[in-house]
Amino acid sequence: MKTIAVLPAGSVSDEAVKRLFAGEEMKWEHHRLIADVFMSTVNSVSDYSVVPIENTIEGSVNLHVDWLVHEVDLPIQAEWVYPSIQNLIGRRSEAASEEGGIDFSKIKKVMSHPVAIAQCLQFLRSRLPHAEIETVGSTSEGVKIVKDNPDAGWAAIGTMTAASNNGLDVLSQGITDHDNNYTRFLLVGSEPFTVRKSDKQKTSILITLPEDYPGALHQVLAAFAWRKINLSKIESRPTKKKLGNYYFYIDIEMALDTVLLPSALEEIEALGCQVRILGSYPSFTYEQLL
Ligand SMILES: O=C(O)C(=O)Cc1ccccc1
Repeated sequence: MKTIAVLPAGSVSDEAVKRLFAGEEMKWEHHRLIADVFMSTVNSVSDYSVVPIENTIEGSVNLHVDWLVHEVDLPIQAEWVYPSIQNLIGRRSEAASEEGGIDFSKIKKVMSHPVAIAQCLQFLRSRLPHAEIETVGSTSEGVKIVKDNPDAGWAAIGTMTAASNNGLDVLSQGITDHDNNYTRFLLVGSEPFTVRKSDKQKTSILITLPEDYPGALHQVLAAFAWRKINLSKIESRPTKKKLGNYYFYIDIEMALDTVLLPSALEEIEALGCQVRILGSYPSFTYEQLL
């Protein structure tokens, strides 16, 4: 049986991976921080790590991209999309207004994962401008802290699952600033993912351009363009070695063994670029997993 390292029970990641492996017997290993999730797979304690990598509202989760790129060498084996529905969770008894609704002014502090906070900024600004905001390792950790601190006037942003796991109330439901809030997750580890098949395959690569080569990025893009290879993402991130030095993270809508892709990568290497392959893997929409 495979072991999967993931953020704590009731986190968005935990809900999301249970959807990917629905119907399968798996061993779950929960960790407080994404760093511990990754290290468990690096140390072969688990077979796969679950990594929330990009969100409709927040864009790339840079901390997680950086772990994937700089700290570990774990190939991507699958990606899938899962909705992040966030809720304000606490105790109704602590935040009740005289009319029986919620008196948000009674909530002194709100805790959550930084990505969840970023997804709900307008809600926080309009309803809870007075509240202290505290970031924690996951949405479910915030909910657990609220549970462990009755009468503190604290609330957390998290999933309905975390609210019911901890016997807390949903004070406000669906509080993200935009609807259609989805998160893209990666499954990383050394073994291929074989549980489901998808007709959509992707390949993720990192490209570092040679220095002092004007137009190098244009040449890289041309190598894909004339072969009609579709890219679904290109993002620059600092190499962390020198200010102003970047690598490009590129998602390609094609499996690595598709005829045209190896020759495009050879052409790019011939330009003097460094190419690192992060993985070639099946991609699942949310609808495919229902
Ligand atoms: O903290 C969680 O629940 C996570 O799984 C990380 C996260 C937070 C917000 C949106 C998607 C994933």
